[in-house]
Amino acid sequence: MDNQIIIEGTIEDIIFRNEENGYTVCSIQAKDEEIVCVGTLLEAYPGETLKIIGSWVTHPIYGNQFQIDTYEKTIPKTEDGIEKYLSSGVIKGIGPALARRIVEKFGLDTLRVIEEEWERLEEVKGISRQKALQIGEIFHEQRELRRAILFLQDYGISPSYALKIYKQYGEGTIEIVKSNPYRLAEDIFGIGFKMADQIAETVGIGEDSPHRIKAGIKFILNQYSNNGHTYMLREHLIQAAHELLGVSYELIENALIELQVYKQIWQEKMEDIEAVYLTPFYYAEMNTARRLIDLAMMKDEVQSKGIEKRIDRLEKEKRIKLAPEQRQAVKEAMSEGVLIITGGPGTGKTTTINSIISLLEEEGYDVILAAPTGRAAKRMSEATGKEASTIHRLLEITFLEEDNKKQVFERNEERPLEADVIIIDEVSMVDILLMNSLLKAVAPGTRLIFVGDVDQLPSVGPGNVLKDMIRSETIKVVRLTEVFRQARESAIVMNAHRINKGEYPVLNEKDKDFFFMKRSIQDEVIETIKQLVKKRLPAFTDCDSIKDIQILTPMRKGSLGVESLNTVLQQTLNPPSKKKREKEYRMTLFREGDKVMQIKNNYNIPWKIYNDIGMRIDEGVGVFNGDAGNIQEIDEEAQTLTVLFDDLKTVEYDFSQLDELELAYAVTIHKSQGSEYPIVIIPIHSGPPMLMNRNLLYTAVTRAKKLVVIVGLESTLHRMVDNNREINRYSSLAYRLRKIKELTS
Ligand SMILES: Nc1ncnc2c1ncn2[C@@H]1O[C@H](COP(=O)(O)OP(=O)(O)OP(=O)(O)O)[C@@H](O)[C@H]1O
Repeated sequence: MDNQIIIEGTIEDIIFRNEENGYTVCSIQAKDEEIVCVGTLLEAYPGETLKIIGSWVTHPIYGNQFQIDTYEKTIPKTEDGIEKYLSSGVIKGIGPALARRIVEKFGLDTLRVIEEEWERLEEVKGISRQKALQIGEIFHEQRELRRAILFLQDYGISPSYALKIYKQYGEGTIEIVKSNPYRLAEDIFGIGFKMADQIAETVGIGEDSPHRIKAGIKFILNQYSNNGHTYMLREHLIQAAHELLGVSYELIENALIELQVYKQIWQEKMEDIEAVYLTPFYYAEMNTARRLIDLAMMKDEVQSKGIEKRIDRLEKEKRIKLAPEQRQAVKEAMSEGVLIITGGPGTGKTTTINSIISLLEEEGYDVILAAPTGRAAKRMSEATGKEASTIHRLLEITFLEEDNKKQVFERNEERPLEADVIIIDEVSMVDILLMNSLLKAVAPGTRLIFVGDVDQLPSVGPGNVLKDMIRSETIKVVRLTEVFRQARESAIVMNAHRINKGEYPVLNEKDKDFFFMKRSIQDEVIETIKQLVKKRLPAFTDCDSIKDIQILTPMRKGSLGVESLNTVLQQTLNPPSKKKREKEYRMTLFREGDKVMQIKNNYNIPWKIYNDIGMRIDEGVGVFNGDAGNIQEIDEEAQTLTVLFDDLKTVEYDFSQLDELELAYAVTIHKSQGSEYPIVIIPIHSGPPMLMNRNLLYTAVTRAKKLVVIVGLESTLHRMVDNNREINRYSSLAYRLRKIKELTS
């Protein structure tokens, strides 16, 4: 950078420090002035001398500050400096008075004595042998941390990563980074293969290193699973590894053998293909298949007796007449060990679940309800009038480590769920790992009912669980196909079914809820969306532009992608104003009033609910992927941003946590799975054929409760309906279910 300057001085005071990421505000006594410095500064204490490279910035409230880019630190060299340093709390147990006595005794030699001859500290009044030892140990640890940070900085690792790495490996840091930096990619959140590979190159690790090849293979498999696959074809993997790593096929084959020996991967020949799995996915598929078959075999024959009569009675009581398919589903639900009920919108899934619950509870059965996301669980609860939780909460998720990275479920084989029947809704969103965890917690004899719409997009996580279970033909399935009269009045429901069957939707019928606005140029699409959200829809439907309307777009990039639409819509619906504070984080500008979405599960973040007069009436923890809210307040001084979720829960984010939030005026259709919105606007203009398929359109349309407006090209809309090619997912649950079934029958 051009305007970089160097300043040197002694730390006078630490004004603010975020212990997590090292963000610090401190005052520095330079030659003839005191300077406020801000930025990442690790393990810095008053009395230390700093050489800082950075630039001057002007803060709207705090005025001129020096922004730290990089820095070097030296331990204080004057007696005064040493005393200030020791008084600062750098070593637990040494306060100002003791610091003075120590420096009086050892003078300029103080720090050397603490490090090398700690037992001499006993000579100072008030220090016992034990305390001397403790001081020596803390000082030693700090020196190690300092050494590690300096070492890592030499390899281009930023101080905040350096701190994470040191927290993970402690005194082993330097050794590990020198011998196998690829471990960082596995152990440290935020460091991937590419970064580890760069570090490896700087520390002189060769291209042919087995550590490198193994890490590269796992990186490829991981990326593949991020796209939803549970395994990769061996020939594809070898080719991809060859291209990524630039090493011979032979070395890759050797690395595969080694990874297999250490159970990091699993290789298997299935029919005519050779598959390679990361072991967790292999075990998850295998166990899921085994447990499903076991559970499916446990039928409850007693319950099927007299069932027709009981259903007749229920129909009378509830004044409904179940359709034949619904009746079938209710009957099977009384006896099958595992049952799948699948159907599109308006086919009576909820009505069927309610009938099942009534009959089971009549018999005194314990029934548990759960769904994969918080929103789906909330809806399930509203529709049934019974408590429904997320699957994660049902399984009592907890965390092993401070940073919440390692999660475990308290409910498992040893402590299974206590229920006679478990009903899971929106099962199309359950991936293979979650299904495996769920099944581990289901005791033999407990029955399972899965409800969902198999034509929705598959889960975000790996696997194609619902479709595979159905395809395998090993588990009882009831398909609900009849659309009920009430639902038939909705063009959204009817068009969803049309799309699903490959027929074009009927557009712009009078007094209906499904509209199409033809716009040939992308800029016109954007302009129309702006008008719709700002004026036309609020005038036409009396809705709230920010809360009730959701733009769902097929992609992230491009002018009709999430990122660009969010910038445009932020400007339209929540433009800059003197009254609204802002915070820029990475590439996103957050502004008070903005609509935002949580983009990963955070089980530990606290929320609070306040009543109208500001009294706290409830509190708890956890905000989940897909939860949407509005920014209430941005506080630069406290470094926090407060979001109100669902008009209810207030959550305070530290600025360092802002990577968990995204603007949410527009979200991708993938991200909208399992959510419902009153009004949905879908820009459909152009996009890669791989992505623009029937499945995606169907999912987008079924998210709307009251109104769908599609803006763009009818020809593209038709192409999506015609494109029935789904993105192929490599998963083998169906194969395993069939195999295990063959063996057991
Ligand atoms: N047997 C029935 N006879 C008459 N109406 C029914 C019957 N079953 C369901 N319905 C009605 O059909 C509509 C859709 O039913 P329901 O909400 O149960 O379906 P769903 O599959 O859960 O729908 P969605 O997925 O859209 O929420 C409702 O208005 C419901 O009252």
